[in-house]
Amino acid sequence: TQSTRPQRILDAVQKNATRGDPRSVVKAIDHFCRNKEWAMNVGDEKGCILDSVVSEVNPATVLELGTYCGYSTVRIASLLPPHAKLITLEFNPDFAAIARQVIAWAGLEDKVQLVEGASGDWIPKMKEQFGVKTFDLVFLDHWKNSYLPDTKLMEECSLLRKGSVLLADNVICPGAPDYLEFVRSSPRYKSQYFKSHLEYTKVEDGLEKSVFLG
Ligand SMILES: O=C(NC/C=C/[C@H]1O[C@@H](n2cnc(C(F)(F)F)c2)[C@H](O)[C@@H]1O)c1cc([N+](=O)[O-])cc(O)c1O
Ligand SMILES: [Mg+2]
Repeated sequence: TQSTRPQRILDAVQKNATRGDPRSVVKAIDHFCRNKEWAMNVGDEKGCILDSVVSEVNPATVLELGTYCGYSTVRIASLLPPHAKLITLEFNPDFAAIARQVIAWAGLEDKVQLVEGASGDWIPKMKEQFGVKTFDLVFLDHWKNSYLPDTKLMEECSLLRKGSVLLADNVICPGAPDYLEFVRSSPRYKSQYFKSHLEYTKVEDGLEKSVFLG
């Protein structure tokens, strides 16, 4: 039977990475996507920017929108302090099944809660279901036209507090123009663009870091 790209990414991890070693999992996926098959992971160049923002924020609670194969989930979770929690939302059950195995291979199951479903359903339930008060950091890397509505929904559900950091992938390529316009023009956000390149290519892309001002 024909395998899927996420399945081939998991195979590359299980063949080339060391169990319990998150950095080797990240390295194995980057090597596969640079040399065998491109895939929409945040990648190593933007991943370093992601790492620096995570380290700076040192979050106790993180929400990731868009798990895919778990590449950025592993990057983020490997940098969290001992009792910190990362909730990652994934809509596609096949991607979720692969991501669970990638996260397990990295030995990060205890830090990560992978939730399957739609953001519109789950964001309003975060407090009651997971005992989350607010998120210190949100990484947006799901459908680009969902970035803005989901940000507004997180505000409405009081999931953001003064100082919460939103970090959005792909604000140039494929682009999230309505989101970018919103966070850059709203008086309730302080936004900053980190110029980089689309994963594994020379095409321009970047991350937008936006601090919620309350
Ligand atoms: O389309 C891109 N990403 C879309 C990513 C989408 C991923 O987010 C999940 N999701 C959907 N809703 C939720 C939630 F959370 F709401 F439940 C989670 C989808 O099932 C998918 O796994 C993309 C495309 C390119 N590219 O170069 O084309 C490069 C990139 O870095 C990209 O991220
Ligand atoms: Mg992306």
